[in-house]
Amino acid sequence: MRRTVVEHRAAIAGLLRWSSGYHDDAAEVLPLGEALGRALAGDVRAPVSLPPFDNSQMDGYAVRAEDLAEPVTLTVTDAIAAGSGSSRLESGTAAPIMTGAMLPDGAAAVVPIERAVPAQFYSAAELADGHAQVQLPGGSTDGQYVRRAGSDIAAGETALEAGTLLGPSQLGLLAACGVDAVPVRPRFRVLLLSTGDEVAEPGAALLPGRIYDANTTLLESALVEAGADVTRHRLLGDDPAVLREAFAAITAGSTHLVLSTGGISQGAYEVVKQALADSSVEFSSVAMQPGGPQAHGTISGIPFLGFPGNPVSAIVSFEMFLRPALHQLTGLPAPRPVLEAILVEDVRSPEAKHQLRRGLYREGRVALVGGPDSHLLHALSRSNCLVHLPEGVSAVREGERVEITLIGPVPGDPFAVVDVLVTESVGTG
Ligand SMILES: Nc1nc2c(c(=O)[nH]1)N[C@H]1C(S)=C(S)[C@@H](COP(=O)(O)OP(=O)(O)OC[C@H]3O[C@@H](n4cnc5c(N)ncnc54)[C@H](O)[C@@H]3O)O[C@H]1N2
Ligand code: MOO
Repeated sequence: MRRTVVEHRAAIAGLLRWSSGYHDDAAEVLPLGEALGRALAGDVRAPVSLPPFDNSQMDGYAVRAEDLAEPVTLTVTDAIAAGSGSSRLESGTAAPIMTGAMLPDGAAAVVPIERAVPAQFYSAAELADGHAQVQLPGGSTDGQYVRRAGSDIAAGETALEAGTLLGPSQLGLLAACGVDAVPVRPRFRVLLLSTGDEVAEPGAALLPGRIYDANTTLLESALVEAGADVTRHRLLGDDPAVLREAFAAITAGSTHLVLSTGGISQGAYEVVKQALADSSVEFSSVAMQPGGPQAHGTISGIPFLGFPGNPVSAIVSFEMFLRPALHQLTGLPAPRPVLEAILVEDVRSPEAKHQLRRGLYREGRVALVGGPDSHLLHALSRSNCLVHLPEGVSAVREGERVEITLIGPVPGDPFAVVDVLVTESVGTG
């Protein structure tokens, strides 16, 4: 069966949603220090307001409303440091107040120390006799340099919604609210199989005709980076009976997804295809290059995906199908940014397929890295984006715009003007 990228993406998202059992797993409650990169399992309400009390935004003098508008000379009281409890500002006085300190009752605003005469604070010894005075210039307004209680968030409001990805800002907010532990969604569990008689473990001696297993490391890293928990299965050869046994040993609930690479196209020894010949797993051809051959279905009720064996085909399949589905289901990982960029060279593309070329993007322009072939891992390692040449496109000329999905860091000046963000999504289909 032949499908479009969009159709296959929807099929994979549906497969994980309905068959992975992910939503049956209980949330974990983690201390903030362990929750970085996880997705919230439920809404979190702010137990306190932020700020919790009216406080000063400047080092200066707290003054009463009647002393704001006109120049005035006031008697200086004891200083109020950040962390001091409540106090009261009497008529005819100004209180030295530090940034973050609680505003005294009766104060309406803060005049920064730079605008006062003298423009330095008195020492505690100078304040001891109660005769120190300060001249303030007037022209201040009610509420000036006051940070009102609840101006960031009020107690009881939703601080973060279920599904929010917990990065430094979100965890910082929770800490500011006094929250020390949060419910997070469980990790998505993947059993990763690799097939093929020709693949050897990195580090082992390489016999003639063999290659090292790149896919297990490539996909394991991509999955871990996407927030999943990965179990690697021992390398399996090209014997369908052995693979069938391995599939039969997978028990329901032990994993959310079984993922393999290789053995799904038209060869004489397509081990995955042969092992799953009588199963409900569907072997299809997606109008995408790399990553045309695809397999998906369930094994013992557990979702199964078979990505093609070529390493670039495998990782492009992950980026185009599995990564977006994981985001939809678990909230992790964050969607890839999709940008428009100016292509710096002519390119041709098979009109009947959505081709994904590897590119290097910087400052609004993208250059292709390597050719279209799916064995070019070195080129992939030097690229930071996938360049979309959708179905129906047979050529793009130098200077024309293409859509790209950023998959790695952008070199160069981080403050340079970059091009328009199309959407924080998963690219065109
Ligand atoms: N007659 C046809 N041949 C092929 C077709 C086709 O339509 N008709 N499709 C080609 C395309 S496109 C792809 S992609 C591959 C997919 O093949 P398989 O998924 O069956 O994968 P294998 O044949 O097992 O391997 C393909 C390639 O990848 C290398 N490989 C496999 N596993 C690993 C690994 N763990 N690490 C690194 N490299 C791996 C393997 O050595 C092969 O070179 O089929 C085309 N053929
Ligand atoms: O679809 Mo294959 O992935 O072109 O090399």
